[in-house]
Amino acid sequence: HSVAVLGAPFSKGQKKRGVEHGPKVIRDAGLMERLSNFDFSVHDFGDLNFQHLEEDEPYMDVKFPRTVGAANKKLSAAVRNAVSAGHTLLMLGGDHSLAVGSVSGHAQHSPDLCLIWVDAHADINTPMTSPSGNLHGQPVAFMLKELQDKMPDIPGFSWTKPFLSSRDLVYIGLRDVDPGEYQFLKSFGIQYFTMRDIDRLGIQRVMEVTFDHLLARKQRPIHLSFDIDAFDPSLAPATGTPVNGGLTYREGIYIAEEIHNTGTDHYSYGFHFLWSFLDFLKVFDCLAFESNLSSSWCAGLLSVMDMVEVNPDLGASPEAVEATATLAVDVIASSLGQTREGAHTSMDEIP
Ligand SMILES: N[C@@H](CCCCC(O)O)C(=O)O
Ligand SMILES: [Mn+2]
Ligand SMILES: [Mn+2]
Ligand SMILES: [Mn+2]
Repeated sequence: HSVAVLGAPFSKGQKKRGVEHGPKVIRDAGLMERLSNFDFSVHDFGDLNFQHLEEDEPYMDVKFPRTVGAANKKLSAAVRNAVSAGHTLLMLGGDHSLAVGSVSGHAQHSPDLCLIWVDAHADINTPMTSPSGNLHGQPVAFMLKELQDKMPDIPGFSWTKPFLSSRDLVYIGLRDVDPGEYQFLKSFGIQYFTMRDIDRLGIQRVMEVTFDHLLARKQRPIHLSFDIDAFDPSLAPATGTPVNGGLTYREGIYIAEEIHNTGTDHYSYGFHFLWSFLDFLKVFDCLAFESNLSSSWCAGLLSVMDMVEVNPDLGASPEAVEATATLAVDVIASSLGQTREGAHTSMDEIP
């Protein structure tokens, strides 16, 4: 199994310069070194380079539509190719408008994918409902089949085609949802967990309900789109749209660990008997059996992960930037199998 890393240094989905340097600061925080600790191979595809289109007048009040559309079209091809080559793909943003290309490219290879969106925001505005005109607040609207009669033909996005049903999407971490977005969440019956829901249910229950909702009928590839602003701004200050009352470090890491555990772990989604039988086998110390099982699913069902909105120009100090970038690396590592309990090694490797 292998992991491919692709940088997308892009910022035109919003107005604050600096987020185009996200890939660099995440790498500078030791990403490749941390990934080298795993037993899967790692391929660094470097950074995409995006051309800035000179003529790019706003469409309604949507900023840089042709530049954002072209960047995402290029990204979608790169993501589709990486997934088709058998890699688990890690896309480093860049602002969240990049999810249009990332999820579309993934869906071209895996139409049955499900999408877990970890974010303070729903990012589901249409050009008509957007309060800012920023496309990083609109990516989900390009994906949902149910929203297509509400989406105009934005210049630069004629290549896009909706591919996602509302039932295949779950939000975690919401705490700043616009009126139009709220209307869409409710009318399409989208499953979401706000920070209030996390306070009430606890993150373990949130993940159980998320996986039952998405995986009970059948196992399928997961696309995790992680906006660093899902975390509390005290942990992730270097980002463009911070909102108080975000995820704790432990909640964010738990989300990542549980996403890694999909496909092999005790998740019910209808297979209680099988998981209890596997537990029974472990009693007889069939570690060989367990390690074979888990190593073949090194990233669980995770197939593509976006890590977006790290903006080094917005940290109040170098330490604030470093803390934000390191947090991003920690979430990535946990999504790919790093555990808090320690990792298997063979006794004969210990002198
Ligand atoms: N909902 C706001 C803020 C969006 C924040 C985007 C981020 O989550 O990627 C807007 O649409 O402008
Ligand atoms: Mn700059
Ligand atoms: Mn976002
Ligand atoms: Mn956000």
